[in-house]
Amino acid sequence: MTDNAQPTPSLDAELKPLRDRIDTLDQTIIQLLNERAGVAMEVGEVKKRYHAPAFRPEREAEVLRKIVAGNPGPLRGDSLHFIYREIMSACRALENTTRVAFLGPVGTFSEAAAFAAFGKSVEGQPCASIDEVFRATEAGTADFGVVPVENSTEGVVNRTLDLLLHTPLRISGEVEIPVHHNLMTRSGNMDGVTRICAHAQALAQCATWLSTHYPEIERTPVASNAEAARMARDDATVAGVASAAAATNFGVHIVARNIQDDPHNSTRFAVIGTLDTAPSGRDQTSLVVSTPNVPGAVHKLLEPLARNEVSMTRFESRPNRTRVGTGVWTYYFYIDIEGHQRDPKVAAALAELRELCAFFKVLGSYPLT
Ligand SMILES: O=C(O)C(=O)C[C@]1(C(=O)O)C=C[C@@H](O)C=C1
Repeated sequence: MTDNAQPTPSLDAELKPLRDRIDTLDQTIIQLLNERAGVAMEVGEVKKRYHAPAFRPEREAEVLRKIVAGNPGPLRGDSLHFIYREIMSACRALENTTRVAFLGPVGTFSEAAAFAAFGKSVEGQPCASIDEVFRATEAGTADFGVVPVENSTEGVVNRTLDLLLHTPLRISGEVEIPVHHNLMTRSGNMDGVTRICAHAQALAQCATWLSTHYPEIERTPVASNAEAARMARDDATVAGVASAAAATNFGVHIVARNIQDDPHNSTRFAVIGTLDTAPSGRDQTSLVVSTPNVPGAVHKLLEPLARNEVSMTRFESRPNRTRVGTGVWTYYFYIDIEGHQRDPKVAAALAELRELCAFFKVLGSYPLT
């Protein structure tokens, strides 16, 4: 301990009254938090009588927006957002247990996304694949699933888009999380390392950094980044690329932080479930359509949106692997539009669009984050 860090009598004397004030405020905060929890439990009782679900994404979005808009500071808005996500998660847990399936094992970005969407007071269910997340949620062994949709560097997650096509589930919400990759080993240095392991997507997202810093070390794709962290723990010749949470989980040391080539690398996840999310005031609707393969068909798709003043925020095409009917390549279009399907203009645009499409499915309306 340095001399500077030694507590001095005058430091203690000055801190004492301030810390006493913090202790008193904490008692008040605890009292108010418990009062809030009591009201949430009453809300829960009312919902049970109406067989309504505990999780209400539109209400949580509304609470978070109000908290951030009414924040006088000095606390940062994103700090309050984080704190209130957990407060609502804890209150919701008193109403009912929410079981959330995600692509495991623990320590993956999918787990981080599940916590970002629901807070930590949930029962997490790590699954071996995206298919299993859909299955668990469809079978009702999980109340909701969290699945990756799109990475800012790597593009869409094809398996999720394919499964969304035919699932009876809806998209009830979405969450985007920054994806920061770290290089980790058992020793905390790269001595004796002969292999760098990670999920193929993570290796691709760090390709330039790895080629610059460790061009001679072989790269091996493995099932998940968390698996790579586990391998690094068990084998001194392996370095893993994974999240900081995975390094902590498996007790390995970070050699280099934030090694992804794009500093703003992020992944968007969908919350899937049986819930039809109500309007929150700022919403988005996701749909998937296919059109007959004739000239001008895609252009025609956009007309009902323009006519009803509905903005399109995403347009993604995927080959239709079943080639229904015609035998020629056709495409599915995954479209995101602004607004909720219950908004009159959105409802009118969707009704017109439905008439033009060989296949038409609204995946869900949910709050913009
Ligand atoms: O308003 C509700 O419906 C509640 O159950 C309360 C509450 C909250 O803590 O504010 C908790 C869970 C819901 O997902 C939404 C909000």
